[in-house]
Amino acid sequence: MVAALRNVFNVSRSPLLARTSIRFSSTASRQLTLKERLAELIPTEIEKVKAIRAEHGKKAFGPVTVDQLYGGMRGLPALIWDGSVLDPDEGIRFRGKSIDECKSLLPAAPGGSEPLPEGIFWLLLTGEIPSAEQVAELSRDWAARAEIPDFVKEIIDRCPPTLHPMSQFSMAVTALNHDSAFAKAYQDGVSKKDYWGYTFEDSMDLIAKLPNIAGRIYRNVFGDGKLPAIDSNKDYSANLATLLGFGDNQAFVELLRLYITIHTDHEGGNVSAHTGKLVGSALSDPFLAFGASLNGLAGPLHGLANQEVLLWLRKMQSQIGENATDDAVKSYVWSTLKGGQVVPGYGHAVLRKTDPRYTAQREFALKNLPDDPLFKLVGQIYEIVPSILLEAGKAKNPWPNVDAHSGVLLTHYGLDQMQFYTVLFGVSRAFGVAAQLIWDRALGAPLERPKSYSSEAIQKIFKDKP
Ligand SMILES: CC(=O)SCCNC(=O)CCNC(=O)[C@H](O)C(C)(C)COP(=O)(O)OP(=O)(O)OC[C@H]1O[C@@H](n2cnc3c(N)ncnc32)[C@H](O)[C@@H]1OP(=O)(O)O
Ligand SMILES: O=C([O-])CC(=O)C(=O)O
Repeated sequence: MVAALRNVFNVSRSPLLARTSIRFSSTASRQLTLKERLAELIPTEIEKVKAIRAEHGKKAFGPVTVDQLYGGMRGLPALIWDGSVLDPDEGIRFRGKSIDECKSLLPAAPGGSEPLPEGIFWLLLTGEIPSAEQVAELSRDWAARAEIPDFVKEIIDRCPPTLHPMSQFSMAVTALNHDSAFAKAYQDGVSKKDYWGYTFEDSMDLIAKLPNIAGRIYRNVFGDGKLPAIDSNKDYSANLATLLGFGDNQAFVELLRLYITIHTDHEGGNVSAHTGKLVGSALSDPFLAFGASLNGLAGPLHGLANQEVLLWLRKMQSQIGENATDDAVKSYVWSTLKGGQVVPGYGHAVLRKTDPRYTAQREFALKNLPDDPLFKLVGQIYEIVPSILLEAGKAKNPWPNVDAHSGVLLTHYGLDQMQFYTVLFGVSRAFGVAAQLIWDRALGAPLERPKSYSSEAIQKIFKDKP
C-alpha cells in the first residue's frame, strides 16, 4: 500500500500527468485516477506480454488458407486487442464481462439504472470495475476538456447541410490533430517509453470533445445551429443528450448511456477498430487514427447500417403500409434480396447468433416503449427475416446485429434523422479505439505491415503443389 502510494506520488509528479484533472485529497482515502491506475498496470502488462512471447512466440496459430486472403481475412488470427473479445455464439465480452454483467457491475447515474459509459472506458482500459467516485471524476474531467477550438467550429459551420454528418464528423475529428499532445511531443523528441501518456491525454481530449462536435453537426444540419453549454456537473451522456436537445428526457438520457456503453468495442478486427489501430501504428496521433476509423464506420456494411435499417423500414412502410401482414413483409424482404441488395441489420462477419447488443436494446424497448409501432415492426421482422436468409442460402448468419435495433429506439424519442445515427455510433466507438491506442503505445506495438500477394504470385507458389 505504501509502495503503491509512493508510486502514485512519483507518477503524479511527472509532467505527463500534469494535464489530467487529478484532485489531491488531504485524506489518505483518495482513489486513484484512471491515469494513475494505468501507470501502475503498464509495467506488469509489459512483463506479461514478454512472458507470453517467450513461451508461445514461435507457436503456430493454425493454417492460413488462400481463401482467407481473398475472403476479407475472415477468422485469420492477426491482431492483439485487449478491450474485448467476440465469441461467435455468445457475442461480445468487454474485458471478459458480458453485456448483462456490465449492466449490473458498472456504476449507474444517481436515480438511473443503465451503466455510465465512463465506467466502460475505465473497464476497457484497466480490466477493472471503477467505483462511483472514479466514474464521477471521469465525468468531470471530460466536461472540463469538452470545448472545441474555434477553427474546428468554423470547419463544421462551413459544411453544407447536404454533406453527410459522418463526413463532417471525420473532418472535425481529424482537425483536432492541430492540438495533439502526442504529435507535439513526438516533434519534441519524446522517448518511446513516454508515448502512452501523451496518447492518453489525446484520447481523453478526443472522447471529451466528441459531444460538442456531434451536437454542433446535429444542430447545424437539423436545427437552428444554436448549442447549449456543457454542464460540468453532468455525466457524459446527459451532456450529449442536452447538446442534441433531448437533455430533459430522462428516458432518452438513459438510452444514450446504454447505447454508448454497448457500442464502444467489438474486438479488434471490425473495420473501424482495425483502421484506428492500423493508422495509429504509424504513430499518427489519436485524432488522425480515429478520424480514419470514422471513415470506415461510415460504410453501409458497417456502422452506417443503422441508418440503412431505418431507411429500409420506412421504404417498406411506404410500399406495404404500416400494419402490413407477415406475407407482405416476406415479399418485401424477398424483393430486397432479389434486387441484389442486403437486408440491413442482419448477418455478421463473426457472430452466428442474435447479437446480444440487439437483445439489450430489445430489453430496453420492452421496458420503455413496448407499444411503439416501429418497435413492433422490428419484432415482426425478427420472426420473418432469418428463415428467408436461410432459405436464400447465402448469409452465414441469418440473425440480427446491433444495427437492426438502435435506430428504432432513437426514433421513438424524436431523434428521427437517421443520417445522424452513425455519428452516435462513432462517439461510442471512440472509447474502444482510444483504449487500444493507449495500450498499443504503452506496449510498444510496432508498425502494422502484413504481407500481400498478387493472384499471379499465388498461382506461381502453388503451381506444382497438390
Ligand atoms: C456494427 C456492424 O458493423 S454490424 C454489421 C452491419 N451491416 C449490416 O447489417 C449489413 C447487412 N449485412 C451484411 O452485409 C453482411 O452480413 C456483413 C457485411 C455484416 C457480413 O458480411 P460477410 O462476413 O461477408 O457475411 P457472409 O459470409 O454471411 O456473406 C455471404 C453472402 O451472404 C450475403 N449476406 C450476408 N448478410 C446478408 C444480408 N443481411 N442480406 C443479404 N445478403 C447477405 C453476403 O452479401 C454474401 O453474398 P455474396 O456471396 O454474394 O458476396
Ligand atoms: O464486429 C464487426 O465486424 C462489426 C460490429 O458488429 C462492430 O464493429 O460493432
